[in-house]
This record gives sequence, C-alpha cells and structure tokens, in this order.
Amino acid sequence: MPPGLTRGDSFRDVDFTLRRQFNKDSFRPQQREIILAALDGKDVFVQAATSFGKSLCFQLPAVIDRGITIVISPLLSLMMNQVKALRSANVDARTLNSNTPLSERDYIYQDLSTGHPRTRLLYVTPELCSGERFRDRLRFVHKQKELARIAVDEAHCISEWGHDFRKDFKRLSWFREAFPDVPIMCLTATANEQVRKDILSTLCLDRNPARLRSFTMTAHRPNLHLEVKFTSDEANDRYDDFVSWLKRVYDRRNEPERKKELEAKGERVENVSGIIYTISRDECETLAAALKMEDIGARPFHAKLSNQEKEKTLSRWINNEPGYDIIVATTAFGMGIDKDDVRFVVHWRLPKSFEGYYQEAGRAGRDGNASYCFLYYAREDRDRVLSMILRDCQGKDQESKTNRQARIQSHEKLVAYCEDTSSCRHATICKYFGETVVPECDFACDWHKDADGLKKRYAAGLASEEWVCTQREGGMYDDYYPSD
Ligand SMILES: Nc1ncnc2c1ncn2[C@@H]1O[C@H](COP(=O)(O)OP(=O)(O)OP(=O)(O)O)[C@@H](O)[C@H]1O
Repeated sequence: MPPGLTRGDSFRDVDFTLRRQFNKDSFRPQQREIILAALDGKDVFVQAATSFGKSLCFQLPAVIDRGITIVISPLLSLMMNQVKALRSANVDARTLNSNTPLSERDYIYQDLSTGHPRTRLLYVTPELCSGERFRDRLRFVHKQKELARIAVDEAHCISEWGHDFRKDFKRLSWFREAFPDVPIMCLTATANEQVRKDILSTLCLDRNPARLRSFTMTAHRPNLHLEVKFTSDEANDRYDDFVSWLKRVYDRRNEPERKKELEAKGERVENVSGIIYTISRDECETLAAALKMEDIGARPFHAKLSNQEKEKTLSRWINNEPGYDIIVATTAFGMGIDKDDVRFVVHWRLPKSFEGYYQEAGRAGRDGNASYCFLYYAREDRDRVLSMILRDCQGKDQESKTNRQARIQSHEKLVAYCEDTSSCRHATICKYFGETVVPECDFACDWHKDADGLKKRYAAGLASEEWVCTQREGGMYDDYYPSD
C-alpha cells in the first residue's frame, strides 16, 4: 500500500468482507493468501485455472483498501460483466472504454479530478491507459495517495510469446515508472514459463523480488471430461455425432426417476446448457438454425448481431429459458460470463491456439460438476487454421515475428494434443503449462476411458496425410473465413 494510505480497522477482516460484500462463506484454497499479500502492499502474480476465482483476489482488497483500484482488462464483455456483478453487490465499480456513454465518462473523469474518487474499482482498456488525459488524472489521484492498486487481468496479453498478444499491454510498463510505490497485481489462467517471465519483466515486477509474491497454481480442471473427436471434410459427421450425443443425454434425463428429480429442482429435460464454438459467422448461423429445426434450443451469438439481440440471447441463456439452452458462438464468447452450470463446450473446429482452446473449454463446469469438452479435429482444419495464422501475423517488426512464431508453436502443440492417442489429455495440458506433477484423471478423458477405442477412432476418423497434402498443395485450405 502506498505510504500514507490507511485502512479502517473494521474493514480489515477479510472474512467479514467476503461474507458481507461478496456473499460467500469461505475462501477457496490460496485466495486468502493472495488477498493478504495484496493487502500487505506486495506486487502479486497469480496464475490459476479457469474458474478458480481470480477476480476476487483484486476485488476484495479494492473494497478493503482506501483509494481506487485500476483494473486493466482486454475484453469489453469481461469488464461489463464484472462491473455489473460488483454493482449488484453494492460496490462502486465502473468502466471506461470505447462504449462508455458520454455522461458516465464525464462522471468518471470528474470523480478522478477530485483526487479522492468515490469509485472503488475502475475497469479500463490498455489503450485508454496510454492517453494523456487519463494519465493526468491518475497522477493527481496518486498525489492525493488515493491510487491503491493496479490489477492487470488476462496478463498473458502482455507477452508476444502468448496467444493473445496485445501491443497496448506492453505500454503498461508506464504504471511502475510513474507510480513506483503503487502495488501491481497480475492474473492469468494460461501462461507458460516464457510468458510468465515476460509479464514480470514488462511490468517491472522482477526488479524487486522481495516485493513480489507469486502464486502459480495448477491449470488442472478435474471435472472437465476432455475428448477429441476425429473427423474429415469427407466424413463431415460433426452434426450427426453431436446431435446423437445430445439426444442420448436428453433421453437419460427423460427417464422417469431422473425426470422426477429434475422436476423437483424446477429443471427442464432439455436444459443442458452448453456452448458450441465455431470459427465463422456463417457456420455459427447455419448450425444454430439447423439445431433449432430439430427443436434444440440453440441460438447464434457473434459480433455482427445487434447489441440488443446479443443481450437478449445472453440473459435468456443465463436464466435457462426454454429455447436458449445452447449458444453457438464465434471465439471469445463466454469470457467474463459467470454461468456456473455450463454442462458442455464443443469446439466445432480446431481453435487457433492451445491456450485459447483451454480458456474456452474452461467455460464449462464452473460449479465443479462433471462437464464435457469435445473438440472436433480434422487435418483439413489443421491446415486451414495454420493458413489463417500466417495470414493474421504478417507484421515485420521483431515483436510481430516473435508472436507469429509463438502462435505457430501453440497451434502445433494443439495439433499434437489432438493427434496423441497414448496420453492422458489432462496430463498433456498441465505439461504444456510447465507443470511437472502429473494430475489425477478419474476417467475424465478419452484416453483414460478407452485407450484402444481412441486408437481405433483415430485410425478410422481422419483424412490421410497424403490426401491432405495434395489438397494443400492445390491451395484448397488457403482461404478461410474471418472469425469474429
Ligand atoms: N471463495 C469463493 N466462494 C465461492 N465462490 C467463489 C469464491 N471465489 C470466487 N467464486 C466464484 O467463482 C466463480 C469464478 O470466479 P472468476 O470469474 O473470478 O474466475 P476466474 O478465475 O477469473 O476464471 P476465468 O479465468 O475462467 O475467467 C465466480 O462465480 C465467483 O463468484
């Protein structure tokens, strides 16, 4: 905590604040330690699995400490959702981004100009942090000793070695230069050794190791049942395979005993909440329409829909309304959305990166109950995705070249994961993130469930390398849809 900032003793009880403000009974393992380190004025690095509860690690100190906490986040949807949740818990949280209405923007700047802002948490984009107007206000707040902490969420975006590199994150080094006494917390679910190093050096947290507390937890999510499903352009059997799986789930829920249980809980048979990630808008629309034709409650969700339509879809899906059981989305959907009963996540096509795959799969089972994560893998998609990556990463500067190399590597690792028929999926994931301990897998992956069956499906399901190579050389996989 910057010198001069004091806290009222009544708020120092983190358990009390957890219950009173956040309506939670107890901390999850390590949360308390992280929060106490932050309250102690340390810089804090947190790496923890999706759904661990990372946000609380900066939100709770922000409520306890005097002054304002600036939260830097890369995604508008993520910011909006967190702000909404905090405001409903009576915390004065706000966001300043390209969508913020003028009146709110004026209010926030005015609030900062007082030097003693009432806002407890201000969520901003990294781009905003480079603007002189915003920086000026923060300098003033800092002078008044009211700048409590800087929290960098999704901190892997800092590194060109990461899958989601954003150049503006690099400029966050300004915070330590401008406010050397203000603690910084950075959080991520997906970072390997190189990315971790980059985060710490960009934010200058490695300059004073005594001031830094690092919490690196396992990426393992034991309740996720991971399965790779092999397919090809020729077989084109994703749809039938998925629908027959879903109908089997519905059938089981329709059995008299089970149905009675569900009715007692006020649940519908078809209320098996899920997300299907597609790679393009067209695919998203056509798939949602096809599922709807079969009376499956699926809805499309992509950037070109109106805000009104997206909000309606989202809130009905979150509230488990009939006809809104499955969201068919393009990538990035779900980040920051706090729906805990998502029972399955399907990747209709190979995602662009290993980290992206695991982040998206991590939207499932946030309540800790068993959930399914299917990835449909075709070698043709492997080559299409690679051509997409090469097309997206054409920058000539060193940063762009490094990022291109990192993204190609991540893609290759994901392909290797899909093509692997002799290891536990969870073990491969943990190893990817640099963990040395092999995680327990209680039949929660296709290899553990049936290693022989997996090998057979692999042998039968994919197009041959020779055929894919011929197609590739003919330029068949060069054009791919834009994803948004
Ligand atoms: N101590 C706790 N007790 C109960 N629920 C908690 C606790 N801490 C966090 N949660 C809940 O866990 C859920 C996930 O938290 P959060 O969104 O912060 O996860 P995250 O670690 O940021 O995950 P991701 O990287 O997937 O976004 C939220 O619903 C949050 O309210």
